Amino acid sequence: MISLNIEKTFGFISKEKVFAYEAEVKAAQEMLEKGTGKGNDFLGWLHLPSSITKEHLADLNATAKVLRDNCEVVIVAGIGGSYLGARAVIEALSNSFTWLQEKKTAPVMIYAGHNISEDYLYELTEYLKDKKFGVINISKSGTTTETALAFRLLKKQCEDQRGKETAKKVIVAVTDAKKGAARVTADKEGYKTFIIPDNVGGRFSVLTPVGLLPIAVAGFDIDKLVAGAADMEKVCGSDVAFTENPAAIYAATRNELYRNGKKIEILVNFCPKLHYVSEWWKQLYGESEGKDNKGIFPASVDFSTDLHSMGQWIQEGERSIFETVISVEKVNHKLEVPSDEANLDGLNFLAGKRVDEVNKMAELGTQLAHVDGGVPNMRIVLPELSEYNIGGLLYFFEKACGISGYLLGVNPFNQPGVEAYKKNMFALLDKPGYEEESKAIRAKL
Ligand SMILES: O=P(O)(O)OC[C@H]1O[C@](O)(CO)[C@@H](O)[C@@H]1O
Repeated sequence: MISLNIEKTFGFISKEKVFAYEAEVKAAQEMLEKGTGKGNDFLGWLHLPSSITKEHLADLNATAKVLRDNCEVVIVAGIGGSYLGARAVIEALSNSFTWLQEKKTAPVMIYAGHNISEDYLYELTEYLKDKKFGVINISKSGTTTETALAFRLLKKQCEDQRGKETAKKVIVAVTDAKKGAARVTADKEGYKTFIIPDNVGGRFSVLTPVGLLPIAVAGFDIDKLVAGAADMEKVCGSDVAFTENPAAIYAATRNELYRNGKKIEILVNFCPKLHYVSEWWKQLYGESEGKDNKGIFPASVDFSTDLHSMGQWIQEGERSIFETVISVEKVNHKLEVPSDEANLDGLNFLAGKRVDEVNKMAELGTQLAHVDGGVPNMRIVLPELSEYNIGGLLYFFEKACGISGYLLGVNPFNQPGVEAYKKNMFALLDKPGYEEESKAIRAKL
């Protein structure tokens, strides 16, 4: 189970002020529970973990087995909430060099449909030429250009290489129950499909088949992931006292920091496997809160790597930032620093120490330095990287995001701003139906 520590924000904001959010947080929680707030048609994530059935998990695991048995490589085609959650969990739990290992225990997982790079897609299709590959096509709207374009290429290649019949077996769609081109194609081709519930938005969908299917294909235990999230649902429940509720405290603290001029939150890890957890978190908070000309800007760094690049800015740049560190208490492997007689590198003071001890001292030293430098610091401690703990972490962030968005006074469940670039792109590409926009945009060039 994760824990949250906000002690190192108290030099910048007061404990009393944070605790004074109790009533506001309670009201926000009630809006979520009763569905009386903005965006109340997108609350399906709120009690999702505890409502996932054994049968649903068995169906997902069975489909995952079909892909595992029939594919050396599986492409997860999706963008934003339709890919980041799966990638976050898979990378957090995988061996760092999994794709280079000779003996594979699961298909190599590759991501596509999250960019429009011709080189990326060319190189991917080249790599796949002699591979038995399958595709999980994930899109809630079923019409997202990046994903649809990648899927068009992958579908054709899969059918050409493996034949229509096998392609039908190794292509799975995760999409809306009725609407969208991905649904139409899946029904016409007879693919196995999973539904993304109407009331779960993309960035809150990691615990639907959007995340669960790829995670199961990659060989991870989705039952444990869901169990961790379900336990966290209880820990962050609206019946839990404010002072005991980590989602409530996190939401209150970050809002109090924001109201005191801390406009940027940097999510920090000291473990490179968590890079994509940060990417997932950035979408969750960025799309939920960045609107009506307000919202904390969610940023992220991987330490100690980025201490050698962004560390300078964080230590001495504009004091408009705060950090939230995800700290992993126990690593999965043991490696000691060897002693060296010549000691030419001067590192014998570390001989016999675990590498993780060095990392932990870097973490502690960084916290103290950054707090001294004027950066408030929160810490989320994960006992270790496991399905259970990651499931809990994801739900904790979701719950806190719902509360935090309501504290900020925005609708945390829409994303109208993402349409602006799409409209311009379609106008520039002369998409049918965009004739007026095409004329207007050309006049601006
Ligand atoms: O699942 P879809 O509909 O393809 O959308 C993918 C992503 O694109 C967005 O709609 C933004 O355009 C995100 O909110 C969403 O997670």
